[in-house]
Parts: sequence; structure tokens; C-alpha cells
Amino acid sequence: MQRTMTTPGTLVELDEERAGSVASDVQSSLAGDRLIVVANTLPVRGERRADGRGWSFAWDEDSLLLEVLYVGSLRADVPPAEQDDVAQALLERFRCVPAFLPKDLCDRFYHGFCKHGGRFDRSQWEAYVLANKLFSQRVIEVLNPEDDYVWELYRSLPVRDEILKSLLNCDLIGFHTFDYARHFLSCCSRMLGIEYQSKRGYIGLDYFGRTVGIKIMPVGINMTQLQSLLQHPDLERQVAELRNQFNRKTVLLGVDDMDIFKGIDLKILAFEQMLKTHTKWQGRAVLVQIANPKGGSSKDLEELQAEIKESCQRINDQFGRPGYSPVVVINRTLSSIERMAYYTIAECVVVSAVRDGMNLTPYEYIVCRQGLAGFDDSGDNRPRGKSMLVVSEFIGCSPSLSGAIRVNPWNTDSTAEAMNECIALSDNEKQLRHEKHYRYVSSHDVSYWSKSFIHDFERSCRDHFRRKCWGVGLGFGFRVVALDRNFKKLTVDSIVEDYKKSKSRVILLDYDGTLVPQTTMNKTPNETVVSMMNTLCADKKNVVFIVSGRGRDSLEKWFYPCPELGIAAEHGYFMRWNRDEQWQIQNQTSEFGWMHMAEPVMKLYTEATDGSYIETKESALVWHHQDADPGFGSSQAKEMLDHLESVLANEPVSVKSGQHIVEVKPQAVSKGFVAEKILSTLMEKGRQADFVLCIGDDRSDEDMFEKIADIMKRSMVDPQTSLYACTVGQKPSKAIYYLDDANDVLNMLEALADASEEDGSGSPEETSGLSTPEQE
Ligand SMILES: O=P(O)(O)OC[C@H]1O[C@H](O[C@H]2O[C@H](CO)[C@@H](O)[C@H](O)[C@H]2O)[C@H](O)[C@@H](O)[C@@H]1O
Repeated sequence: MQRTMTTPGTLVELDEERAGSVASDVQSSLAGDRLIVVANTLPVRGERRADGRGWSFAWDEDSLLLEVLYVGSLRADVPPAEQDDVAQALLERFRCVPAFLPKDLCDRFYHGFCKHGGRFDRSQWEAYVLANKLFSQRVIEVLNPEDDYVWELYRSLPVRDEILKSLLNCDLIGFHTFDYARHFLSCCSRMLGIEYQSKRGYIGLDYFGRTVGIKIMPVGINMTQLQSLLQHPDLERQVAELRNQFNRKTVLLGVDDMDIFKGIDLKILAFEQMLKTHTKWQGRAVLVQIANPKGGSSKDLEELQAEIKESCQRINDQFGRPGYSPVVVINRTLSSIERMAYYTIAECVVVSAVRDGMNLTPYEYIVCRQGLAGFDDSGDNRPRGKSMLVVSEFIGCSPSLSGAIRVNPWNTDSTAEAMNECIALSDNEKQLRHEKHYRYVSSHDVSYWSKSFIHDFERSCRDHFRRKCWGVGLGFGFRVVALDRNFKKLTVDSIVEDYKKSKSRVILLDYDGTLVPQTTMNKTPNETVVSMMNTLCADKKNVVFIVSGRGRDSLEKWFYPCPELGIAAEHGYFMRWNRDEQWQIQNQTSEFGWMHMAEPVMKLYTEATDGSYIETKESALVWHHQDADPGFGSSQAKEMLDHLESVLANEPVSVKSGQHIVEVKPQAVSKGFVAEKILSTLMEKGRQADFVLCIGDDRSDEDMFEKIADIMKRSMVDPQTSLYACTVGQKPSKAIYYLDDANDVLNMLEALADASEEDGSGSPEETSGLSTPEQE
């Protein structure tokens, strides 16, 4: 996040000095453009020295190493007294900034919250929040908001609102697969009502004035690192030992962390099934399962381990013989070289996780099976390696491995068949599949992935230098908001002051979402609103209008007790200056043949979208989807908007979406024209306005804000006019002011009502007069 200023509560601008005051000693020693990677664990392994004095650290060769500054936790329990020294050493030697998480917190946040598939546990969620807080404190210590890019690597996203909204403070959010991104986008739509747009191949979500980029790119492995391990002198020896141990048997291999999502139990059952149905493999095939212990304990994990043990016992009893154990489970963490030796001898790797992030096991396997041989000299550029994969369709690497056999791991029979097919295929077929995979894995490695991300990252942040971002709120309420430089909260004192000074005022008020909250079921204005309208209207300096998309019947009924109130209904198709006046009809629109074209289209969508309905107004048709399934309703609305636009392309209408509605209305009708009409009528009567207040919450109100700004330029109002164009809710708008909600609007109007004079006082020449042009 660049150029972001953070402050609790409402919008208050921080000056550059204060914003930069988070700079620490660490930061000043690492000045310049930097990328900070925040991840659960640092790519460093730490061990207490044998003599017990101090610590030794080394890069973790299983991690993805990038030339960046890392912030993350350390996989070692460092006592508080030693933490400062360890932090200093890690920063100087590894560019790593450790967040020291107490072991108990680590267990609850990672093994508990992130890895537990059962019921929601609030204390684990609190641990997750606390752990993230500790991470963020470390990030803040080293962050230079003007120069740094922060890249956060999340491993799981199991909680809804808070995590979703916090994530949307980012500029770019990456996913390994389209499938994961699709779920995320659907959550944004269903929970927050935000729809994505796709422009030139890039997906973006508009949120609080910013565009949050969505990137889909699976991570790769570190080819350089793996290839150097392939040259390790121990590898050849270890491969030879394993070949000897498995003595020409066909090895199927599983390499997984021991946790409840990896489907190790399902894999073993499928292997048993394969031995039963394809008996030729009895005595010839071995399943080697490396189960890397990850620490942590739970009832689920204990049950799983007991089940695995029991299955292995059963299979080995039934199919084993001297010198042959069909299932071998290795319950320890292997060194990288040992693991590579197993990959090298395996005919097939089986990944049967029921859920996983990316899972790079198949990628490592493919590279090991290629070995250092490169391409042979037969001239056809064909690698000599053979590799076969059975992969769960629920893991991130699955879509990239087009030569693998994809399975639903819950389906034991089909996984068993896939295992058989993999090992039984011809060598030629195995080579072709391997070739395809190797080309992909070797070209889409981690450096390709990180370059692509950094490129998109820079593109997403490019705009920041032109716009102003603000940090608003605290904790989970924190949002990054990009707004126009002049956008500010409307303060009651300043508007009241201008109100009192002015002599001819125009007050234009939208209805839904402005005078009544969008969430209220009963839309009738309450007594306070009615009485406030009357007080404002009683001041002869005021012209007050309700400017709404609603039909004239309801507005007329609701505001019957307000005889002096002007009403513009159906976005101004109908207008009257007070209750005694006849409705004026926007006379440029008399052709409504388009309704016969629009209605059947809306009917189609209504039939297909449970909870939706059509509202037929005198000049417009509205399709409502507020009561439909949120995700489905908004996707149908999008589709309908396109559909109507193409059907009505040659008609004089506009098709617009609003708060859970899609509306078709005459082109010549808009709230902007209403504003223009009122102000020009007053000007013609020599009562140019010198105070204009215009408030609204949705897109149709933006027409008013735009038109009023234009009117100011065209001198239709007094050059000294106090112009208050105000949107409801902090969001990008053509208005210069905002109020937070309908409550704020009512408080502000109440202050204006209090400052009003019942008969407008002043001398007659000073008043604008409320009589309509017609009455005069
Ligand atoms: O211009 P406004 O005063 O903001 O009115 C705009 C629309 O208001 C009505 O729709 C709204 O209320 C409906 C419930 O009464 C709700 O279902 C919908 O989502 C809201 O947008 C009215 O029915 C529309 O014709 C107006 O255009």
C-alpha cells in the first residue's frame, strides 16, 4: 500500500511528516524501493547450538527464496531474553524480521484455526487475530509507506466478513487457481455486493474508490535450487539403496504432511482396492507413504493416525509375504536429498488431499524424474524421463497438470483405477505425459511466478501517485479509501453558517437511502421528517424539493401533510412545485412503445429469478432483485442490463442499475434535468440561488451532482453561491461532500430547520418567494 495515511475514526488527513514517522532504524538501513514478503513462517531454520550458547540459522532449502525482506514467524521457540539478539542476527544475515509467537499461540492459530476442519472455535479465531496483529506490528516497524510494496502470503481464508474486508485493503490479491479466485469473487459479490470487472484480461474489484486487482497464477518450484540438489553426491547413493530395498517393485509414492486434509487414509484404502481388483500387482506394487509430522495434536489427528495404522496392518497381513510389505509408512521428516531419492525411484506419485493450497509435491517429482539428463541426443528433443501422477481434483496444482489422472479422492474405486492405469500405461505414454509436465514445470518456476506478480503489483499501484488514499477506522473496521483530493465530510457548523447568510436557497433531497435508510422496511417518512420538511418550506427563502425515482402516487400520499414541498417523481418525469399545483409532465417524452420490448425481457428474468419482481411506473419499468438470492440476483441483473441495452439500442431510453434494481426510463428524464429546471426557473424569475444543497445516495443522484457543477460554470446561479453537493456514504462520487448515513442527513437538516425563519423574515425584496412560476 503506497501513499496510505492511517488514522482512527473518520477521515482526517495526516501530514507527510506524521505519516513517515513510523520509520525505524531498520527501515533507514534498508532504504529504497523494496518488496516486503509477509508469510506465516520465515524461510530460515533455527537450532540452538550444541553447546547451548546461542543459535545457528540456515536458509530453509524447502522454501521459496526471493531477494526480498521477509517478515514471518520462526520455527523455533526462542526465549524472550534472547529474542533481540536473534532478531538482529536474522535481519543482518538473512533480511528476515521474525515475529516471535509463543508456542501455545502458534498451536491455536495455525494447527487450531487454520488447520482445523471442525466447528468454529472463537478462542482459535482470537489466536488467529492476535497472531496477525503480531505480524502486522513487525511489518509496521519496517515499513516505509512511500517506497515499499508489501506482499502477504496467506495459506488459508476460513473466516468471512472480517477477513474478506481486510483483504480488500490490498492492491493485488493472488490465487493459485481460477477455482479459488472464483470462490473469492463470489464471496465478494454475495457478502459485500461487489461485482468484478474484467478489462483487457485483468480482473478488478472496485472497492472504496480503489481497484483491487485479482491475479490468478499458480506458484512454481525453485528450479535452480532443485537442480543443484540433484547434483548432490549423496543422491546417487541413496537412490541405489532404495532401488535395492524395493528390489524391482513398482513404487507408488505419497509425500504429505500428517494432517487431516491430506487424505492419506483414503489413499491407503484406494491402494488396497487396487490390489484386490488388479491382482497382478500383488507382490509387485508398493505404496510408500512419507508422512511428515507437523506437530500439534487433536482428537481428529489421533483418530486418523490410528486408522492409518490399522489399514496398513490389514493390507500387509492380507497381501504381504516375506520380503514384501505392500504398504510402507515413514513417519518422520526426510531431508531434501532423501525425499528426492524417493521421487527418483517412484513410478507414480499419488496426491489424494481433500483440500490443499497448491501442493508442489508433483512438481518436485517431475523434476527429479527428469534428473540431470536433460534431453537425449536422439534428435527429437524428447526427455528420457517417465513420470505418472494421480492427483486430487481439490488441490491447487491439479489444473496445471494436464497429463495427470485427476480423481475425486473420496471415490476409492476410481482412485484405485487411476493408480492401476498410471502404473500400467506403456512407457511411451508415460514419457509423453512426463515431457508435457516437465516443460510446464521447468518454465513456470518460482522466478517466473514472482516476476509476473511483481509486474502486476507495480501496475496495480501505479495509479497511487495520482490519487490520495486514506486509512479509515480501526481494527477490522479499517479500510483503505481512495478519494478525490477535495472530498470531505459535510460539517453542520459550516453549512449552517452559509445557510444563515444566504437569501435564495434551493434544497434538493433524494428519498430512498437519504431521508429513509435503504434497510428500513417501512418506507413512509416519519413525523420528524414531515415536520422538518414543513419547517424548511416555511422559510420563504427556501425552495425545497424531494427528487426521487419513486412514483408520484406514493410520494404524494407520504408528503400530503407538506403543502409547500416540491416533488419530482420518477426522476423528474413528474414535477410540481407545491401540493396545489398540477403535476407537470416532462413533455419531451411521449413515446412509450419501448415498454412492450422491455417488459418481456424483464419477465423472462423474473420467472428465472426467485424473489424478483417488476415495478411498472408511469414512465419507467423497474426490475427489483432485493429479495432474490444476493449472488444470483446481481448476476442476473448484470446479464439483464446487457440484454436490455442490446434490445433497446435504438430506443430513446436509458437502462441503469441502482440499489438492487435495473431501471429503464426515458433518456430525457434524469435528476440532473430536475436540478437544472429548478435553478433555471428561479433565474428566469430573477431569484438566482446563492445557496444550493443537493443530497443523494445512489447513481441517479450523481446526475444531479454533475449537473449542478455544470450549472455553476454556466453562471445560472450567483457566483458566490454556497454549493453543497453531498453523497450519503464515503464512496467515490461527483459530490464534494459526504455524510455517513440517513441519520447524519436528518441531523444536518434539523440544524438547518433550527436556523430557519418561519416567514423568511427579511424584507420582501430579500426573499426568493416560494410561489411557483405559474402562480405568479
Ligand atoms: O431516487 P430514490 O428516492 O433513491 O428511489 C429509487 C428507487 O426507489 C424504490 O426502490 C428502492 O426501494 C425498494 C423497496 O421499496 C427496494 O426494493 C429497491 O432495492 C430500492 O432501490 C423504487 O421502487 C424505485 O422505483 C426507485 O427508482
